[in-house]
Amino acid sequence: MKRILAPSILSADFKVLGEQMQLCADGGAEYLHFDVMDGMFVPNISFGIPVLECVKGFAGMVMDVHLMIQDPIRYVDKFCDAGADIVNVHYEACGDLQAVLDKIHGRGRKAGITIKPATPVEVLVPYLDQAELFLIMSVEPGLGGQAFIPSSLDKIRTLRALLEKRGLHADLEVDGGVYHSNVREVLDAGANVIVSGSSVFRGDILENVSGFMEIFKEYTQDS
Ligand SMILES: O=C(CO)[C@@H](O)[C@H](O)COP(=O)(O)O
Repeated sequence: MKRILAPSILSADFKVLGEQMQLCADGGAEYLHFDVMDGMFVPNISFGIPVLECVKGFAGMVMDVHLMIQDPIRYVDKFCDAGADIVNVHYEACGDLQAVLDKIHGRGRKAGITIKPATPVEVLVPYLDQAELFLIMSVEPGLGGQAFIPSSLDKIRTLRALLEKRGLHADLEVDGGVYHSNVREVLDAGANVIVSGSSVFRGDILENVSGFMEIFKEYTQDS
């Protein structure tokens, strides 16, 4: 199972966004995590379609779009047109989740289902074979720089076990409060895609990304 770093540009300095994304790519990050907030599903407002149009395809990175918006089906087409490779929608934000997944797949994109810290992983059971990626929020969505919620580890373990039981190899992504100091616990629990904002963009970006890559190498021997 490949381990992938997805730097969240929510924590980037937008004055020098291109330079910072290049450092992420140079260090070995393969995904770019793009946090969209609508001020309704989460209290904050971040950025959206025009920014994605600018950064899409940057350095060959996969655009991993996390829609923290209510009724995301309204915007699936627009984010696909703007350059999303993966469209993550919140379980809690969708009226008809299956319809949203079908719409994303109909556009030839990978679908991700995201759950908030208070949402049990069991809600994902009917959809285990319907998404290419599952995103477990390990902080309350809406803000970078929060502390990792320890109970997320059990959710990761449970979800990975549910997937394995069915012979499924979906990506399991974790987002929020993940640092070099605790990423091994998150990987050991079964995650393989790590979103990181603060621990990439605070300080020396190249060194921070390379530090994650060194840790990921410890996991290259297993499945
Ligand atoms: O989606 C979110 C917050 O809503 C995350 O992507 C955070 O931005 C991750 O930031 P850190 O916890 O790594 O600072």
